[in-house]
Amino acid sequence: MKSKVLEVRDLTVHFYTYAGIVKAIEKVSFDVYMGETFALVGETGCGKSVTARALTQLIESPGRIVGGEVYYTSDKGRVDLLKLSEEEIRKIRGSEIAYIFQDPQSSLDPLYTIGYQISEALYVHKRVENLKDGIKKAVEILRTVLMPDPEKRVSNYPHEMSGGMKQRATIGIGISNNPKLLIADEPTTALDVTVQTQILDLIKDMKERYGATVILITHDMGVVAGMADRVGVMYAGKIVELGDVYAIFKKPLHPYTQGLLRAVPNPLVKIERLETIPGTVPSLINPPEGCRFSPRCPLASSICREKTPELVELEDGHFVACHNVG
Ligand SMILES: Nc1ncnc2c1ncn2[C@@H]1O[C@H](COP(=O)(O)OP(=O)(O)OP(=O)(O)O)[C@@H](O)[C@H]1O
Ligand code: NI
Repeated sequence: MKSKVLEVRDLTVHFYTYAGIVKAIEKVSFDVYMGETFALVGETGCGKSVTARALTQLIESPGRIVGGEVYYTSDKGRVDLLKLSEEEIRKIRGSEIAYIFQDPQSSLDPLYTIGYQISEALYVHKRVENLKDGIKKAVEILRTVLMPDPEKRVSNYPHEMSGGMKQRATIGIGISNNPKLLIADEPTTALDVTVQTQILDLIKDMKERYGATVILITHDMGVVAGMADRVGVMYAGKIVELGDVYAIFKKPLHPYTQGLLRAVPNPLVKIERLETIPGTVPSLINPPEGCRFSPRCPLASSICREKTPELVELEDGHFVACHNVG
């Protein structure tokens, strides 16, 4: 039995906007096992990034985590990350749990060299005694992320690098403290196709080298097929299906997952957006009653419009939230 690094329970985040309360994610629950790649997949706006950020309390006003628990197990024991103080969670974030975001531009500070930024990440978490030692270590880290000419690149500013190099640098910052859990939010979406493959290979490589656990966020089923061990499919702020990657691709149970896969006849073909399912994603201010997918679902009946289906385990490790399956 594999051990659990994360146990996410009923995680709920709302945004208090002038237009109303955006119920961005509602009672999201999933586990992440040690050493695996867990993918969160779904259309734009379904709540993937909010989920990823909420795991370490990275939700800013007007957003608020209104419910749930995120149990994190390390050699120091098991804690609910949502109960930690700002200072305690900051210690974990960037060291044990690191993020790689979609846009390397926004994760890098234009005013400092890449070497300085890696060095600072190391210094803040007390991996090096001073920033100068950090710069030396930064060259090694840049070499690990296969940055060309790391001795030279270490003194580059972000604007002196290509998009792919910048993403390598942010991965370098991400892995600088040997994180146990790496959360990659669409790490390749902003990059050219060839660079995308290289960066995904790099993440795989880092994972193997350091035995890290990865949460990968993507809207691309091809990326899921190539990278994930297990998959959570999100729709309109909820997880609708959860299971082993083979089960999800071979025997998708939820009509939404089936739609997603029909939209990608060959999972190895890259597509930009999963928008081929008829209808549009519902408003999260006034989400549909009952199952949130019911307005778009070919199988929807009256119970679907009245009662929210629970996520239940139908087969070993394969969960689905649908009144029509089971
Ligand atoms: N600051 C905010 N204020 C109001 N609503 C927000 C805010 N941030 C996110 N949301 C809402 O939360 C919902 C989930 O957003 P999220 O960014 O998690 O989606 P996503 O699945 O990551 O989409 P994408 O694939 O486009 O990155 C969206 O409906 C969005 O409008
Ligand atoms: Ni996102």
